Amino acid sequence: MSSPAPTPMMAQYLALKDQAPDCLLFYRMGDFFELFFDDARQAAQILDIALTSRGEHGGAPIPMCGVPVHSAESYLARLIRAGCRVAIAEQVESPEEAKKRGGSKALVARDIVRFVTAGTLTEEALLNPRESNVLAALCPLRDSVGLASCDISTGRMELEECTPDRLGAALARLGAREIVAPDGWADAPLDAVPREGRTFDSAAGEARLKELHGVATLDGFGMFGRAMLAAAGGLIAYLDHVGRGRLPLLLPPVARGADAHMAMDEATRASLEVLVSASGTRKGSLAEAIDRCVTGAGARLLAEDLAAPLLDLTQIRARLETVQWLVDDPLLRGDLRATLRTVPDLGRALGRVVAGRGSPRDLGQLRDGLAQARHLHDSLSARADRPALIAALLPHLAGHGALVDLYARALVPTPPTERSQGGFIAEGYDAGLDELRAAAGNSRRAIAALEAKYRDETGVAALKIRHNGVLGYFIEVPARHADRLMAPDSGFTHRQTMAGAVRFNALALHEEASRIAEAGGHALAAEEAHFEDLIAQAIAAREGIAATAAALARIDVAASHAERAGEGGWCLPQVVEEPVLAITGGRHPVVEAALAKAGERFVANDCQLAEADRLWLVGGPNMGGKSTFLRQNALIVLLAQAGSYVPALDATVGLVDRLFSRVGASDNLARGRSTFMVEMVETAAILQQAGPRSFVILDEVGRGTSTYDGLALAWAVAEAVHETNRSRCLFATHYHEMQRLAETCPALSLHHVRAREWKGDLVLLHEVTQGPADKSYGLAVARLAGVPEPVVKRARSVLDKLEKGRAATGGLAAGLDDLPLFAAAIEAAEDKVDALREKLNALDIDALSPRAALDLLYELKREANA
Ligand SMILES: Nc1ncnc2c1ncn2[C@@H]1O[C@H](COP(=O)(O)OP(=O)(O)OP(=O)(O)O)[C@@H](O)[C@H]1O
Repeated sequence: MSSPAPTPMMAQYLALKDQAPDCLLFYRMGDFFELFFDDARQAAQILDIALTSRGEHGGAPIPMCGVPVHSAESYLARLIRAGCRVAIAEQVESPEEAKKRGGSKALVARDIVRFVTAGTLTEEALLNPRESNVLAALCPLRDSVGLASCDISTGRMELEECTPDRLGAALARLGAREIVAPDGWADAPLDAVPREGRTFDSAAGEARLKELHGVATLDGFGMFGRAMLAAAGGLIAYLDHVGRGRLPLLLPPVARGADAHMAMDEATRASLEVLVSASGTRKGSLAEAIDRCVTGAGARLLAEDLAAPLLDLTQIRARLETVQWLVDDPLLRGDLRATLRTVPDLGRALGRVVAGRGSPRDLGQLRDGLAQARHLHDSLSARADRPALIAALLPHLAGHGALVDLYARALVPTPPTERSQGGFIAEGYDAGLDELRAAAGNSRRAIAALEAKYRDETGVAALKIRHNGVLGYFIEVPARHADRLMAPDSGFTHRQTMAGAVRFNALALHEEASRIAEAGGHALAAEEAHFEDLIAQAIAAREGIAATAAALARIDVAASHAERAGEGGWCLPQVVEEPVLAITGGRHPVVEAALAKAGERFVANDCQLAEADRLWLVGGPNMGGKSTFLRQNALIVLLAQAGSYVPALDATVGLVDRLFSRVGASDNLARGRSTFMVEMVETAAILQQAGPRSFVILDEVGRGTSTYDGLALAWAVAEAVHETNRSRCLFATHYHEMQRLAETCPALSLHHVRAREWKGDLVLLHEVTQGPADKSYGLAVARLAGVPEPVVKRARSVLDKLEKGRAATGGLAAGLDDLPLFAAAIEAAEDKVDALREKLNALDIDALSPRAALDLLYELKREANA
């Protein structure tokens, strides 16, 4: 039996759904967005709302759920957070228009007006004010990958290019909410949204960028390679698609050079908990521990700075000089912060305006933000001692005088979010509008006068003139007085009888009411026209406004660093070219804050690395503070190069080009690799990429496998970092045996975190000192952790036996006495390979008999194994 054809509405729904197969379709029906079929099931579950049904399709009830239009944003936010994409299908004509077009039964036309995806949000309610919202497009081209990224809530756009092995690090830096990539690209990130390959076209990308910014060449913005432009093409095409042809705010693209910033891969960021902590949230992260910004834009810029510390000494010093200026002048800092606190989020207001979702309130925010920027400009210009960075920002803080004046004249002090009711254009801005409002006002007064007149005429003191949405203005009297007005010659016409009251109309009232309605309609239209004009002015000034927003954010970040430095007694780091790291009294900002909450004191520690002593092997008991020490030094480097004061008494930081942080056997089950595999993959990356200007922290690498394998690997890795990579390195290890490396590696020295056993209890001093660790205190830590006493005792007797055995055999590292040095061993292996290669090259294969060839193979194999 064939199932009945779908109803016209279902047919329309299914046609729309076809255009958005990977989205939940929000189908507008009156005051609701309805979802059907699987969309309904999924949304009902995520939103925890009732799943009902409506009609039938293919013989089965159609599952349905709905959300009210007026509160749709909060539902959208939850769906987006749950990883969904949403298509919004609106009614694109009124029911009256539909009737006119197709008769009384005609279906209202609907169309998808927008796609809402994680990377393309502009709504205030859907965005976190302190976090950027990045969309990235990737495009592989020959041996590289083009990367275009933007935050459409503020318009920032960047293009870069990297080798495929650096893509992970670049994406980790960007922290994109959504990634698009050409379909069919085998190496695309797993969570990338596939898009048609032809949209990633470099010529089209270049043409779109030129057209968007009205330029004949992009050279003025920077140098962009083909891969970058192809990615830009894909990005813009995607934005076209989600906005259904209406592009959001896109500022001129900035080219990001591959070497402009300190390189940090994903594992390093995760292990240092730069923007998010191990719990997956901002809580407990470095960003949270240092962020004292008073604006959302400042907090976003601070996060960007931490994600991409600088490599350029001049730029770093310029940032630090500004922070120092504000540290030294707490009064000025207080004033600046007080002003900044009142500045609305200019960038995001602009983003909404350009995306076509601006409200009168957004225009009010632009007005207030730009006016406050001007105010800051004036107070900062008065300071002769201002640092170069502030001087460079000054011009961006002023220069919107005409726009601010215009908005100040045009808008009421607190414009509403909703524009359909009007009331946002100020009095005195448009004489015509004022007249319309006056006319409506006169008529309202006339109606009030009519009320008194009708009371007199009828003698009904309880007579009232009222208004509602259905009847408009009407006269109402209590039912017992209605007869007087019902009389045919009374001049009143009956409109409605209620329980206890009767409603009437009268000619004079009708005339005044019409005047009000007419004047109101014209006034609304006039306000709407002004709104469009005011929006156009903002769009025309978008680049300047965005530059002002960026300048305000930069000042907020500098003031935040100064504030944080003041709170914690932090110091101004000296950043230098030489590969050194000299920290006195260094602390870990997050651990210190956590200890302070518990009323405990953090023990500050020094670190002195230089060319001749560049690798510190740090031993000592578990829980002794090794990881904390390693990380605090990495964080100090990161903070210094991001332009912040650092938690130390004194710090000299030699520029670090790449920062690596690895923790042995950290779990990464989400990626489906065993912990040890992860440890080795990450270690391999360090050995391949770290150089003499890099800083590496290795925390118990090798502990994820058996003791012998682990020791052997840790040993070889430490040697390689010392000999080949020659990076500055802190290496925490449990293996006592590794202390012997100090005999053969001249730039390696031994250190340990101190501990004492006192009356059988372990006292951790958290103090890093020179020299080898004396013992491991593993059992004492176990007791500290609450392992039952009998188990600890038993472990003690096992340990005694093991240690006796070790003394007899020479221990784990017995047999390492004649181990050749790392470099010598590598050389010997290479010599052998070279000799074999020479022999093979010299061969004339055609001249060999099969028998001679076989003999030769045996001989080569023997040599290779020798
Ligand atoms: N410098 C310090 N001052 C005070 N307390 C500290 C210090 N360093 C670490 N701690 C405390 O000791 C705890 C353990 O530190 P950490 O994880 O760095 O030790 P660890 O030696 O790396 O231990 P394991 O070898 O077990 O990984 C921290 O959570 C912190 O509470």
